[in-house]
Amino acid sequence: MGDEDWEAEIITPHLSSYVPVFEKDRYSSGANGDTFSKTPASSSEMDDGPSRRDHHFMRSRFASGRSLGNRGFPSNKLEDGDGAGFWGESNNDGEDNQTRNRGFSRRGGFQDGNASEASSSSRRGGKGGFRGGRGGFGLGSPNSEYEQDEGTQRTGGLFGPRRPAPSGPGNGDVYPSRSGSGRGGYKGLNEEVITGSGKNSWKSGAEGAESEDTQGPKMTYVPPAPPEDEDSIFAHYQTGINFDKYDSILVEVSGHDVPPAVLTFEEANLCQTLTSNIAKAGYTKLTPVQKYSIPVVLAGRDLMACAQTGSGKTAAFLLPILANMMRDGITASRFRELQEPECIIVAPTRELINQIYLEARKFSFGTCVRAVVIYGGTQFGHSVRQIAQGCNVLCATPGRLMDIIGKEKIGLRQVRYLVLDEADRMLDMGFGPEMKKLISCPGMPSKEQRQTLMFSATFPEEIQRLAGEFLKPDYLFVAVGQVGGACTDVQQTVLQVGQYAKREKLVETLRSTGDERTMVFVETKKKADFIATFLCQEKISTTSIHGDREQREREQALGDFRCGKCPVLVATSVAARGLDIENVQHVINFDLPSTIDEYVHRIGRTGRCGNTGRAVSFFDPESDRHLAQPLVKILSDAQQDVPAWLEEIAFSTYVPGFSGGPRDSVFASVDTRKNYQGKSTLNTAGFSASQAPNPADDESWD
Ligand SMILES: Nc1ncnc2c1ncn2[C@@H]1O[C@H](COP(=O)(O)OP(=O)(O)OP(=O)(O)O)[C@@H](O)[C@H]1O
Repeated sequence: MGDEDWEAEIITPHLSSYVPVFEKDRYSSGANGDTFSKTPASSSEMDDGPSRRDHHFMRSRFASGRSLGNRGFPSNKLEDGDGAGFWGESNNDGEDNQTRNRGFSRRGGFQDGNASEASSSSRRGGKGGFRGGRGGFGLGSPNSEYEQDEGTQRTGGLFGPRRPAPSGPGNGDVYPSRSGSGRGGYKGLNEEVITGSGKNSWKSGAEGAESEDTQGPKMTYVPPAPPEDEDSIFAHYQTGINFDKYDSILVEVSGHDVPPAVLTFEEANLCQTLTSNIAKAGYTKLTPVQKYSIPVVLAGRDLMACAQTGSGKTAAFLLPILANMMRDGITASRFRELQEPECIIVAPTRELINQIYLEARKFSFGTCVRAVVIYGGTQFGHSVRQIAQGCNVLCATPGRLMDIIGKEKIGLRQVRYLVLDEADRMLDMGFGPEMKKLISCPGMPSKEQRQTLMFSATFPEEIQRLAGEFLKPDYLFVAVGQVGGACTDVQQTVLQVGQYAKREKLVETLRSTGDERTMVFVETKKKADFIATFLCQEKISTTSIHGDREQREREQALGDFRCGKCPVLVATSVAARGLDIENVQHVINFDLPSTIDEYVHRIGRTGRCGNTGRAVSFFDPESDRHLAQPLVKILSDAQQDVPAWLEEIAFSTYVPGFSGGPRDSVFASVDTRKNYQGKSTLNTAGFSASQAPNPADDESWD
């Protein structure tokens, strides 16, 4: 199908599950809402209430927030004023600048308009011969997908001005967002009507505090409360056939006075309620990162931990923190306007922090510890009310956290634990400044007086160095397997597919996988909309998640994907990290990410907790050459087939010493304090340190 055919295609949409439920009700004649009985209404119908809002959503699917009548589906690129061609992939969309740190010359190899199908010749990866350059890991290239997530990113100071949040999924330049007016008039699902000036009684009016409450669109979305029944709280999925293989993964713990690992939950000696909750959650055996991290946290040490995706890092910090809190006789916090949490957990995306909160709620069930979650895109007053009811563990995205601190709804004096999940992301240029502000906020205990814990599957050396500012000098570094390595339970395939052949290949791939739950990653928010629409037109039930969708839509999309209603989720990098969704069997990188670390996180949405999964990546030689070396390395290390053509590209773009360093420049494979003279133990779970290879020898990690 040529691009010029798109316009005709969308006039008779088959938007099945891609359209929010309430919208389908409005437009569908069929009982299941799958069949549209009329074409989208004219813009005049969109002036008020849900229709305006919903059509804005609809329109943005097709015309990026501009008039459908005038633009519809442009032939070759979106004319949305930002100059970003769509299929042309100019990539200079300022709203979605997942900047590609190329730094490599582009040399040939691109077969315009034709799929240069994967060469069938491939070899089994062994020890990869390449020492690839890091494809640019984020320093200097903040991913605005996250930035969009929270209004404060890289804008002003703690109390500085904030960029208004986008008004809707499109560019929002035609229909001002309802929420921006503060006038209300429409009560949507889970939303509250805003009245008057939008000044609410909870507002502290803290001087200089400018947040989404005072600047830019007002967020009115109140997320539905999660189910309270025990079955829902402890719902979990099964560990996979490879769960026991975790035991053979090499673990390195470096630093002084390393506490011995615990091999069982009993040995960890967590309190009784916690132990009972662990059992109800279906955990019978510790994963390696848990075996080594739990005693470190219980011993009061700071920690930087790196373990492969889906291997249980969340419980590795939650369980010992909760155990410590119980041990220290924490008292239930009562209703108060100013709460003083003992623990703050931050994560880069709303969906991830919500997931962490649900885990915290699960493990603290039946205790006096109260966990609360707050995140952007939701009504600020709702966050305030949640906190006021009592808050021991505060789970927050950075923007909302800084807002709530600015409004003096939480005090930091009691903070004993600060957790940065996806820590490399939290410390890079996108969130690093916010995190620095957080630790220098009035009242925040110094690093000597709090425990700081950092977790991720990837930890570039540069970020490790930055992390030093947050951690006590004697922090411990736990590395499970290869730092930055891909999960070995994911079968990885890389196909050479030119830009213009990707859609066809995508449909072919999805048709061959049937109803398998699949995440499709694309590079830009607009493209996520286009691809989701395209797949719906191909009658593949699809939804999408990205930073330009309203929070309600994001949560609905995730819900539809989780429950299987939409087995395909098209996502930008906003969904790359941390999300733990049952039964995701398949990840497709329609576009490869700009960095190899991002690739590792994306494919880690499958193959979790010992389950197996598959990842297929479309490699476009025109735009992805910079990833050839690190990809070869990642594939080799995970004992995956390495296509011969990819090796050739990697050879042709090989830059000795790229990214600086005689050794592997793809991975920050060790604790950067390698010049450290103290003890270091390398262990496999269940074996003594003396049986393990020499930890100082980086080559032993290959
Ligand atoms: N010891 C255990 N036994 C059984 N299941 C576990 C155990 N530890 C964790 N899990 C489950 O494994 C899944 C993955 O855990 P989690 O989300 O913490 O992984 P992660 O290492 O943080 O991944 P990512 O790097 O993608 O953020 C979750 O569903 C979690 O409940």
